[in-house]
Amino acid sequence: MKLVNNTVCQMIMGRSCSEENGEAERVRGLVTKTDALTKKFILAGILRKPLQKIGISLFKKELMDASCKFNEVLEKILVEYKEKVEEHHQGTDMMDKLLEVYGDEKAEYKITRDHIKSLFVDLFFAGTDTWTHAIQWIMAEIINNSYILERLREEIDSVVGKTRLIQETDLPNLPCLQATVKEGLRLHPPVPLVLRTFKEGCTIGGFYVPEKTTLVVNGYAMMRDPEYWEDPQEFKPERFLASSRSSQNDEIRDELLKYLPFGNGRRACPGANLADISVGTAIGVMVQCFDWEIKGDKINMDEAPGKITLTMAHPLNCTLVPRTLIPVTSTVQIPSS
Ligand code: HEM
Repeated sequence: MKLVNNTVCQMIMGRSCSEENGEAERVRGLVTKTDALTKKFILAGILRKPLQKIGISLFKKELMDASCKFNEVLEKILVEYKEKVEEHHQGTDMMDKLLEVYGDEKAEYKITRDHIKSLFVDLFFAGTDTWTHAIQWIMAEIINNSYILERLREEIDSVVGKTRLIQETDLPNLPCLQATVKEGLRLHPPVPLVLRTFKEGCTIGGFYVPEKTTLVVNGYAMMRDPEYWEDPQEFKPERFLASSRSSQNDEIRDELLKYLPFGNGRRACPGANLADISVGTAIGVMVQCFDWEIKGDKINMDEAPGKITLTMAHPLNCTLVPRTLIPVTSTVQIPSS
């Protein structure tokens, strides 16, 4: 959670959330709270009309409370950012750009302070829990399947070596790692359900769906459907390796329809590429640098009931043992030529 939160903060405002004054803890707490509230919010959306009729307003107080707390934290961040703006290298992060447009009287599209804060809440929320849980699930699968851990190590050691850390730019040369992340997201999609509301009535598969219907697409079930996936309940990264495919083009087309961890269409996740790269790099570094010891033989892969984000019922607990004696450096080696 800390890694992910700091990465998102760095991208948004060019710095990590401060650990010293409790800011980071507050932001992380609010993300978790918002996740819990979202479930209620969806339920409220479904039940709103009948309950409104009898005068019950669901969760309004809780929502307003979370919203006010987010507002407080973000307002403080905005004020501090503006005060320190001279120290920043101008124009490098999202906050610089947004504040520039906010202060521009002649801007074609006027944005308000609330727009900036809402966008940040969106990004904190959409990009924190998803990414955090994805890393946990995938690491748990790797630890439970020692042959995969070995295979990843071999690949990383031969492509990256043992004297420097994996970089994002190594990922295209690490097909097993990429396939492992992909398989992890298939079996444990952090966002298992996606919603759509019909703007107008239409007929699908012989059924008439009226305007304003809310459709819940169960991506989790689709990605475990035995009609589309061989051994759907098994963790088998090799299914995504090109060499194990018979007719690659058909497979790729089919995959677009049945592989949905990031949703699909116009409202699909805009952070999908970022998530793929960041999750891949984080998993790669963890496999490269540590052995992972657990109590017992296997990690319990049960899912926690009733969560919006797919969460492990028993959070991953393990001991990290540094793997290599050669000091690993994060410096990118630049060829002398
Ligand atoms: C492993 C990580 C992630 C997963 C599995 C994931 C998954 C999803 C899914 C399934 C949706 C709904 C798509 C649909 O309705 O078709 C979504 C929406 C969204 N995601 Fe992600 N996401 C991840 C990471 C991120 C990151 C890192 C960001 C940005 C920092 C992000 C930003 C968003 C936003 C803004 C939306 C709403 C898009 C819209 O409504 O138009 N996500 N994500």
